[in-house]
Amino acid sequence: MGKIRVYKLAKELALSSKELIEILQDLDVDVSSHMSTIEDDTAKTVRDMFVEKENGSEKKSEIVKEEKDTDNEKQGETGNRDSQEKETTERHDISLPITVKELAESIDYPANDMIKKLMGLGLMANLNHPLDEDTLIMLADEIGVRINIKDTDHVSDEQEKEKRVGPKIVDKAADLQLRPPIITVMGHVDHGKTTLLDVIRQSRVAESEAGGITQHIGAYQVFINGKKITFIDTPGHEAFTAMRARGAQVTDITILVVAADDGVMPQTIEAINHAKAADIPIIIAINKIDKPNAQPDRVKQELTEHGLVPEDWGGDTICVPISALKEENINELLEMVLLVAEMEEIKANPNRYAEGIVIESELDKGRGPVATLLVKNGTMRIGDALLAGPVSGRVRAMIDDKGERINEAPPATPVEILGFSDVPAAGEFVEVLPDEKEARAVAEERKQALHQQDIQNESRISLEDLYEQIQQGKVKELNVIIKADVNGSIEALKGSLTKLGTEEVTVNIIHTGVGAINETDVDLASASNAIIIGFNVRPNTNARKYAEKEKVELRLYRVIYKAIEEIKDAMAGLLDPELKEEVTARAEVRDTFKVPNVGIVAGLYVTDGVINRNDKVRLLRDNVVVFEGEIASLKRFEDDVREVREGYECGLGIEGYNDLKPGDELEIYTYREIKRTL
Ligand SMILES: Nc1nc2c(ncn2[C@@H]2O[C@H](COP(=O)(O)OP(=O)(O)OP(=O)(O)O)[C@@H](O)[C@H]2O)c(=O)[nH]1
Repeated sequence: MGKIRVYKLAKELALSSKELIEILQDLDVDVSSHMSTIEDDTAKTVRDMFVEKENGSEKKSEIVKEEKDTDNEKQGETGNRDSQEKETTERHDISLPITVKELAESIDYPANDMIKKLMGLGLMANLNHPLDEDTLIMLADEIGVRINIKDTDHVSDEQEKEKRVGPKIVDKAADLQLRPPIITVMGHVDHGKTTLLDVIRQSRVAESEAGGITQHIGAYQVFINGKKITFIDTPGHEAFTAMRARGAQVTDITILVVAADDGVMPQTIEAINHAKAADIPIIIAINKIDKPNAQPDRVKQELTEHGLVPEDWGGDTICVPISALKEENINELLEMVLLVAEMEEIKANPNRYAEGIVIESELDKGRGPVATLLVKNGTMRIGDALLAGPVSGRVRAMIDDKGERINEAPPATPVEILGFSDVPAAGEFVEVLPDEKEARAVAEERKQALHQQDIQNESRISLEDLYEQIQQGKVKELNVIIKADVNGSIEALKGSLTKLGTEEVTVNIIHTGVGAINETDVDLASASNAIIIGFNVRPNTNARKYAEKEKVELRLYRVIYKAIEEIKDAMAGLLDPELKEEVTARAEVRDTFKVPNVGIVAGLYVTDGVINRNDKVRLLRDNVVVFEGEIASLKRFEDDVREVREGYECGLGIEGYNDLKPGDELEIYTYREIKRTL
């Protein structure tokens, strides 16, 4: 007798896993998460119930609820409002995301009572508190209404396919062949994602005949027992969330790394939620088991609390204890990946036009637009006509993860493609069309539609008009990305900013990270209409330009309270609008000189803009701000000058600062007055 995973059956019945779990639990089937397996017999029972009920144009979940309601009545009148509420029969369609206020309006229930119910469930929420799926289900149950959750965040293959314009090919079962699974590695900061990915990549390099050189193209394939596995080479949530923000789903299985000495942490939970929302199987790698304070059992216990019950505890979640550092048990982990892949029957039809997803893209100076794709179905060939959102092209060359040119890329192959007319966005769905002219025409149409949307949609969030946008009801939440030089500052900022939420607007920290603000941050901000806060870090030049283009607001601070004040003021409409910083030039420190009575002077090369003697200067080392102050002297050769332009060398001293080093970077800036437009 076979078994089937909950999420697979859910997909088949067009339900969310959560809905199906509810139904199964009502049938006394022991299931805890989307990963749980159920017997074929049980699956058949559920299928039958559905068929029956769909004929009667109702869903099973409703019947179950009705049975529950009847039970309620049988148990006698409770005489209070709850029992009346249970009699409601209307079913409400709820689209996520939704706030308390929006839910109250859409089901016509007093918002205050709803807040009380939430308190009863242990959640202190205000009107603008966003409700997640779990809470919604509990709340609906508590209030006694029937809801149908449509998770707009949930991306199914179907949605991906809706974007397709090429011939609708239905693959026959006979045409489908197993393809390598595509894996992402997720987990909390420092739990060992990078180390694990490195170890796996290196083992591949060692095994490969060419040896030594791997080309970084964003993904790579490894051979285990003669079978291939494709890894997406970006650890963490970035790849995953940026793609999901664009509506793409590329991963088949996710490896969740949990450090045995640290246990389940916030980003572990986030990763679990992502994987659940995307209905992707999770394999747990309990890492760092070499450490003396490793407690793998504690990790298992904590996972259980989040619905992932390990196999050796009678559940369905595969847990592999590993040490990425000591390279222990890595093969076992990879074998488990293959096992799950086999169970999942991940298949594709290699004999059809290819389709895939862009996982990385850039404009290369010499080669033009370059994109790394993962082919999900079909085989990509040289000369194929491509369409990726508003970008078209023709495959001129393909390069694999070993840096070799190839002519064909079968399913699950990561491949770098030259030949796009422009840079396609990461996460974009790519399809091969029979005709290049058609690809060009569709791309052009889409480009124009996007342009129109841009014109209508100028309301990118910014602190300057945040207050007006709140007043006009256009903004209910302020999405924020925090980048900082150290983790401590992130935690401090995160805590204080979240507390700033008011009745009208909540503050959502959607992403944080240590290091310079990069293009991925801007991408994520743009996809989720967020502002980016940099604390003691700066954007690199590309990120700054990209942010300007995408109209994403970057706010850069050196003092925590200043960041908090400014956002608080912006929310209250009190933001002092007079002065806004403007970067006027960037320069590299090529050398330093000791000048008697003056101190250390930097020999500079101006890489961008114009340095003005009256501007201010900021010293950056690896994009981290080391010092800010005034320009003490600006000289060309022996002469004092008022300004120095891009492409020239000069000498510059910083007032009261001597610790300059070759390789440092100077950012020259000034404050400009901004008139507020009301
Ligand atoms: N003892 C031990 N240390 C490990 C192991 N795996 C990783 N580490 C160490 O843990 C630290 C963090 O590892 P990373 O691989 O950078 O972790 P990460 O999850 O990629 O971290 P972020 O990129 O910051 O999210 C490093 O100092 C690693 O050397 C392990 O199996 N055992």
